[in-house]
Amino acid sequence: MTSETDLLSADLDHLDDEGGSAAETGSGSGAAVAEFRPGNGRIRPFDHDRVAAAVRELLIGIGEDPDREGLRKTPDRVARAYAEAVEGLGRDPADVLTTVFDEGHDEMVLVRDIDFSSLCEHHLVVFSGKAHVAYIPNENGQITGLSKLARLVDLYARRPQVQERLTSQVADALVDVLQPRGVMVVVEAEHLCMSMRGVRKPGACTVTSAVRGQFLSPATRNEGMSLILSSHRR
Ligand SMILES: Nc1nc2c(ncn2[C@@H]2O[C@H](COP(=O)(O)OP(=O)(O)OP(=O)(O)O)[C@@H](O)[C@H]2O)c(=O)[nH]1
Ligand SMILES: [Zn+2]
Repeated sequence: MTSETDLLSADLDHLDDEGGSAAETGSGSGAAVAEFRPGNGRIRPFDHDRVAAAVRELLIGIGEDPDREGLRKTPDRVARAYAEAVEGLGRDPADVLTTVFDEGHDEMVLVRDIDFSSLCEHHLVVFSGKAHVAYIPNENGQITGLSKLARLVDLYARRPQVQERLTSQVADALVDVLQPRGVMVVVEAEHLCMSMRGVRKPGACTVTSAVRGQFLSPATRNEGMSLILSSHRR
């Protein structure tokens, strides 16, 4: 019997035969784009036509008529929506954490309540909420632009994800790129796969955290956590 894994690898081989190599447009438009390099979660370029074809197939599968007026443009729309939802795939965190200021600052920096939405990799529906990102600058007191922390959250949110991995990827990228003395990331989110279907528990909030370096010390961790929680008391 052919296993699911065999089928998947046959499919990937087939893709390679089709030319899943450099410089695919991924949009079917034929426009010139930068050379595609796999990495950071992306193993091939986004293929708009393939996603649209799959959505058309999905519509047929659920018993709809993909050619009726209201649905005619849906495969294209959904493909564009997915392109946006996974635009963090393949991006390098070092390209986001670009701005570094030599400020000589050696205390905690926290950006809390960073809105994000991501795609649950089990059901491909949205999970969304807020991320809180704190770090203690490196020995040189270097700080980064505040917006870069929010950009980093988006980079890892915009792909098929699980919340735990999103949380630790943000923390580890900060460690790798900025070499701070400590990092703490807390993510709170509602998963649509738990509210609109399945167990149907709207409002259930999942909280995950990742701590690195000096935040492993209970006192520093508590200080970070109380600064994050203070936003809920306003
Ligand atoms: N740990 C973790 N689990 C998640 C996340 N997003 C979704 N899940 C869970 O992934 C699990 C998938 O479980 P399965 O039993 O394979 O799928 P299912 O039959 O659709 O499960 P139900 O959601 O319980 O109906 C579910 O329990 C989801 O709640 C996440 O970010 N982290
Ligand atoms: Zn899910």
